[in-house]
Amino acid sequence: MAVPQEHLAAATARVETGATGYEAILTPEALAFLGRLHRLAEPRRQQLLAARRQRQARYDAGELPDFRADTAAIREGDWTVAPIPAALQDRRVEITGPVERKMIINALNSGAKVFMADFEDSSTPSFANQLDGQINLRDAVNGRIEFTSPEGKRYQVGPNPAVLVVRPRGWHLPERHFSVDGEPMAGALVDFGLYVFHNARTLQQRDLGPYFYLPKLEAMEEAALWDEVMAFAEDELDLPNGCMKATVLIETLPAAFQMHEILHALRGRAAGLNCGRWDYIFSYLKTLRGHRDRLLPERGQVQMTVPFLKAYSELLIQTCHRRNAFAMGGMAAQIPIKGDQAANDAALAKVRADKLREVKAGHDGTWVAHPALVAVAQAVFDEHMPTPNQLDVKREDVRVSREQLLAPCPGTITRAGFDNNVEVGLRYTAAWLDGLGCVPIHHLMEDAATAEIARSQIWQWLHHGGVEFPDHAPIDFALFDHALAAHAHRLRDSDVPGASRVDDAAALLATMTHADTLGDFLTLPAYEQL
Ligand SMILES: CC(=O)SCCNC(=O)CCNC(=O)[C@H](O)C(C)(C)COP(=O)(O)OP(=O)(O)OC[C@H]1O[C@@H](n2cnc3c(N)ncnc32)[C@H](O)[C@@H]1OP(=O)(O)O
Ligand SMILES: O=CC(=O)O
Ligand SMILES: [Mg+2]
Repeated sequence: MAVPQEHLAAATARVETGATGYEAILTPEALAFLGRLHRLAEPRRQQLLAARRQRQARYDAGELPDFRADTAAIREGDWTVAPIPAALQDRRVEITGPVERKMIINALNSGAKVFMADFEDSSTPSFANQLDGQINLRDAVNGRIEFTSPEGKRYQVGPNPAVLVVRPRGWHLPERHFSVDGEPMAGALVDFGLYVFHNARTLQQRDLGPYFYLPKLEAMEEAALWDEVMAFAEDELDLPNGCMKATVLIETLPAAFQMHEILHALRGRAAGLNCGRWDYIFSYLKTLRGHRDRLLPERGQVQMTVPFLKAYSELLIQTCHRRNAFAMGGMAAQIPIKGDQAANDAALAKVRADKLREVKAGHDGTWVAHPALVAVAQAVFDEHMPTPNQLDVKREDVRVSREQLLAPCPGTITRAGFDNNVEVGLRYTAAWLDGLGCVPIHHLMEDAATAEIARSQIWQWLHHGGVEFPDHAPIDFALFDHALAAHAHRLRDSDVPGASRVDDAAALLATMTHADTLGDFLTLPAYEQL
């Protein structure tokens, strides 16, 4: 390990809250473990975040992302990832959802092969959400999770539950309730550390394992830090080396140029890559925020079939299969629509079409947002992928260039598209501030990644100047201010989730939209207001 054991042994995380009831999770031993993780990883994490800022400054100055010259040998070399455990061989349908107690039980019972329990895009990282989530996962791992709703409906896990995979927060988010040496911890390490400390050994004994999805990575060095953290945790918890498995979301534009490198950094534990399409679109917007020639049209037009997204998903499949890792698809935003059969059929048809595209392209599995979509996705994968995965589909035909990954996306910005971005940005932020990290808005799933697209697009259209609707009417700040005020007025006394935080959300959105620079993450300033 990079840091000597005796140095690490002194570190203990302090919990900066008077909350009680979490003693079983926040034990002195668990906090000491978090302290050691922090000292191991924090200096490097800060360097990596600084490297992100430096890269972005170059992109703002006109440079475009590219494949790295210094890692060509990794891309060209013949190597594969370590064998992937039996529990993760068939991942044809993975359900995702926040770490809320009832939803965990529903997800485990959904019939999906895998359940990704999410401390990230679909979760507001309040202290209660994160700690309750840890209790819920501990109870799930130990086979004792149960829940009774206020109406008296009882929930418990049935036979053949989905395999649990946990997504901790990304490297950028602080966790202000935990500090070591007077510094706030990384949210990523708190989520990861508490989960493995309390569950890794039990999972290992059950022939499962501590399995993870790793979000928002931007470079192979960030993957290498995760590898170091996991190796350290395996040593500390007396677990076999490599038993912690990681599937990395390729959901930033810079990471798309380093897919081989990211798998290589984690090659002893990589289980695959995933097309995190929503954050990827957000990252395209953010990385290229200084490039007037690469403005995106309204988000409804940025489908997976547009050239830059098609190129990225095919490169991901080819990369994974060359390295014997799984190439996971992503999330269609449609969810079931109650009380309107025709609209529901149309939504399900869109999900079906999305999954058909994925399985035919060579993906080994996909994500769904809702239990009612498991059977829809499963039917498509069962029909077109009779084997547990399709690692043998190598996609050697795929040739993806730098230009294709960066290709501008033609389309339009309609008044409805503009207004929808304002409404979604506002409603989602309000719900998030109120503790709900995933909400349905106009029958679509909206989470942190989709909301980031909404607010970044507004910023981009306003700040580049000269952007117009199809009828040549200008898109300007007065229009934005008016739309925001109108939605805030309508929503503040409504019954939508987060109505009580609408004014806070509107103020935050106004500040971020008027700021000269597109902010890195909506959730960073929003976290200050939790
Ligand atoms: C960009 C990305 O990162 S994608 C990954 C992150 N996003 C997600 O994980 C999406 C998770 N999905 C959700 O949170 C929800 O499905 C929403 C918010 C989109 C819709 O929620 P709702 O409108 O409340 O759904 P609905 O009322 O139809 O729910 C019906 C039942 O399904 C359950 N349910 C809905 N979604 C899920 C889920 N993802 N996991 C488990 N159970 C679920 C509900 O708890 C409810 O259970 P009940 O009948 O026992 O009370
Ligand atoms: O995390 C998934 C995404 O699409 O973003
Ligand atoms: Mg994401």
